[in-house]
Amino acid sequence: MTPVVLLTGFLGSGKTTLLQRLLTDPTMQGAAVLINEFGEVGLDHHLLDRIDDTVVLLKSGCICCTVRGEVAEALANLESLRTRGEIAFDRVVIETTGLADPYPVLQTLTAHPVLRSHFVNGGVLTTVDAVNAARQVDHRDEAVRQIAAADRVILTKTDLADPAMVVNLRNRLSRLNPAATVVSAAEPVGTILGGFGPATFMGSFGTAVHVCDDRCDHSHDHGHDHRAHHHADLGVTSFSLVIEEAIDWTMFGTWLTLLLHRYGDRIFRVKGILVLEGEDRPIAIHGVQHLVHAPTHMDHWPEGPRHSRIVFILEGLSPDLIRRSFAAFTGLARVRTAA
Ligand SMILES: Nc1nc2c(ncn2[C@@H]2O[C@H](COP(=O)(O)OP(=O)(O)OP(=O)(O)O)[C@@H](O)[C@H]2O)c(=O)[nH]1
Repeated sequence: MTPVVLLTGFLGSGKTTLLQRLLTDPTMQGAAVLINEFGEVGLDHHLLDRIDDTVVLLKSGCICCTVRGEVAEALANLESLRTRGEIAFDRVVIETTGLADPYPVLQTLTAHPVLRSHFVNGGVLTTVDAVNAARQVDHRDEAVRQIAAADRVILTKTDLADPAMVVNLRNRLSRLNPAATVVSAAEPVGTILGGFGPATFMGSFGTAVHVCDDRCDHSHDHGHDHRAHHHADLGVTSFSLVIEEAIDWTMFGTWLTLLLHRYGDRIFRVKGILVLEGEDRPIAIHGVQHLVHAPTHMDHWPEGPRHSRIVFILEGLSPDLIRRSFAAFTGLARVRTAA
């Protein structure tokens, strides 16, 4: 039986960053990876160094919408490729979206007639952002459920957080999920993974809880325009900007900082790949609520046209406001929403 490790955690909490590190560990060399993203332009697979047939980007959407379809199909596909000898893997890591409810995924593993004879729950790793988690846990069920499902919590961004806040957060985590061990992301990978596996404790919510079916807007399943993927009753929208001209970094950085300063409460996540004036490599940018992370150079250009793409995940904020603000601030005329 092949273990499936679920890597979950709220938007921007450091899942992809952790995954990148985990994949360097010898125990993870044989791992197949499934990545799911909320937002119609998947970027995470471009941010990973390893790109081969065992890294699968699930179509856009959130895992809670697609779990019974795409995740199951992707796992079954991996299994049949392995049976035919076309690929080899000894475990699977699924990186969920930052808004995913992990329980349906775990349920699929145990209930699916085919998958359950090949795959087994290999444990749930949940990243928790030391800077933003308190607010996320206060306001978002998904954040609480991801923590409740964890076998191990990885505390990220402790280098950016006030130490007193980190102590409070650790106390809160142990109340939310006393069975999970809490490890700092700053620890070596060996420590993060040491002794890791599924606990017998399945979290106080049980496996029968399912957030999504009645609350998702499934218009994207029916070929409607879903350029702004919308979790209707959750009030969360994603959209992206595509910019064809090279961008001036000073102007962009100022705009993003001001935007997150003013609207960070309602901007869960910004991430993008930028084409900057005077730079021959793409730049990855990340923002989480009021926090703007340092930009990083990427090693290679993603496939497709060399345009900047910026994905926003918003709660109760109009994409139009952001689009207009960007166009006004940068003076760039050719800003469009991704199709
Ligand atoms: N300083 C610091 N930055 C971190 C840490 N972990 C992650 N980050 C930064 O946080 C930003 C978001 O990290 P990601 O790994 O993309 O987060 P994610 O959970 O995959 O994001 P989504 O897939 O959008 O939900 C990036 O700029 C990372 O470099 C950490 O421990 N310390």
